[in-house]
Amino acid sequence: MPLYTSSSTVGTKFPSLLGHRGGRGIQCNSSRFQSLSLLFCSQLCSRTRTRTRQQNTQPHIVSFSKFNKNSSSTSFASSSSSSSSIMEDQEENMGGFNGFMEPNYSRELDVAVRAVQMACFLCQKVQQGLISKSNGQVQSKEDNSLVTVADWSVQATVSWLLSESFGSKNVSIVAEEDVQSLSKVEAADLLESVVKTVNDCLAEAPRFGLQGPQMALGTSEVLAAISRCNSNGGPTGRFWALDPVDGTLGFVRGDQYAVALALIEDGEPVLGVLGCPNYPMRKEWLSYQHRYHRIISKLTPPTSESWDKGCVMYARRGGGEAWMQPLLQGHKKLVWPNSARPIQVSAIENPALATFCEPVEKSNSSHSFTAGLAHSVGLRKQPLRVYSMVKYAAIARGDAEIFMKFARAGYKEKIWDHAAGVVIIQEAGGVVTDAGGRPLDFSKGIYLEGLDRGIIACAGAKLHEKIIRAVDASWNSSSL
Ligand SMILES: Nc1ncnc2c1ncn2[C@@H]1O[C@H](COP(=O)(O)O)[C@@H](OP(=O)(O)O)[C@H]1O
Ligand SMILES: [Mg+2]
Repeated sequence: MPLYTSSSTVGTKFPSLLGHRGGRGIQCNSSRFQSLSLLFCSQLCSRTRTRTRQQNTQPHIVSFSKFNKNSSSTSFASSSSSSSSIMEDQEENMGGFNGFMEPNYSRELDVAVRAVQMACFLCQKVQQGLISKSNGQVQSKEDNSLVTVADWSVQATVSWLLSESFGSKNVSIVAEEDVQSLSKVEAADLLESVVKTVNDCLAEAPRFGLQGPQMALGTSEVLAAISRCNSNGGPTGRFWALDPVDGTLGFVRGDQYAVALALIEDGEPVLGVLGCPNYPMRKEWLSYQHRYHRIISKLTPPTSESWDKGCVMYARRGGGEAWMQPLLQGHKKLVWPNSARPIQVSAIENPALATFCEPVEKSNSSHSFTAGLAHSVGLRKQPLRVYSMVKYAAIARGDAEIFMKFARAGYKEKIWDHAAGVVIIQEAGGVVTDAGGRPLDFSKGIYLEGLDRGIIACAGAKLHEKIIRAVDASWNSSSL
């Protein structure tokens, strides 16, 4: 990793790298801890400065900088931090800073991508079971939304992996699921399935370059991992935002869904990782993907390599790059960068050539309002209706140009439904704001407070401006 820094910068940055200073999550901001952190950090930095000079003589290790876009080898996807597994190479990745004195989060990104890869592997197995048989693994929550074995299992798995990798004291997580309904007596079978699913997945950790538990986790440890995700977020400190299965409806229908993990620091998402198990690396697989998925999944085991399916996208804020790698297939070992390739938003600026995407469910976003809007700006193509944050993924890699969501009045968007996608689209060259043109505010707790009307993500500034103007023109006459 490229690590030019100065101890004065480190002095102000490093405490927030190690602990979460806000919210309800576990905090580690005692002055003793901080001074130890600073001491450790200055030692680390003197070591890393030396390392950098040596490493920069190698062609694949270069600085991350949004000002340094020209060098195509500047990818963290192909950089040294991850060329070996996290188990082998932890020291090199810790708390790095780039040439512009910004933390580069290389180790966090490495662990997050591997954890999301594992989560996708878990989801694929559960989805396979759901499609082939209905076995009570889907539950309704109090708000009537669905939750499955996969939601709780992914949350437990990711929470456990992050805690193991960074120390539970340093990890604070905001996530969608709680343990209440899972802890009830009548949910004993469900809980048992979750514990088994988590252990089956964690047993594969070494294949993904992470360390699993020495012994299978017990029920209480799994419940503890789920309930550790109890942070409320907030404006200061560092926390992870996790949507274990975004688009649960798509998931239970054998359709699109996503695993979304973002790191938020001082109210700003700094890392975004989006696992899209049913979103193929190649666009041409998408058009007949859903029906194809159902047919193929009946014919072949879930780990089949006979078809190209599923990807993980990721980006670091300010990196000026976004990346996509395929899901790990079969029994392979994840060797970084796992054939990652850079992704970019589409260059289309003409609305007549642009595709817009929106939620499948009318109840989640007004289709009639977006249809009117689309007509008024000259969008001619049929909307691409997709479940989950796969819509963000579609914009980031240029499969569509516009994403619009206008929820009913009173619905409050949650940070875990957007944080990862926002970083990835922005670093891939796109724009994401509310309908007033303001950035989404991740600093106010678990909701995107103050959101103006809806969310608009576009491949470029020109399209974005047109949509924003069109919203203003048609809002008053809408019923929203
Ligand atoms: N009434 C509503 N209006 C808008 N969004 C809603 C909603 N009810 C649920 N959602 C959010 O929409 C997400 C699904 O996105 P989409 O509609 O784009 O597929 C859900 O995520 P989960 O499936 O993780 O609960 C949920 O957070
Ligand atoms: Mg969600």
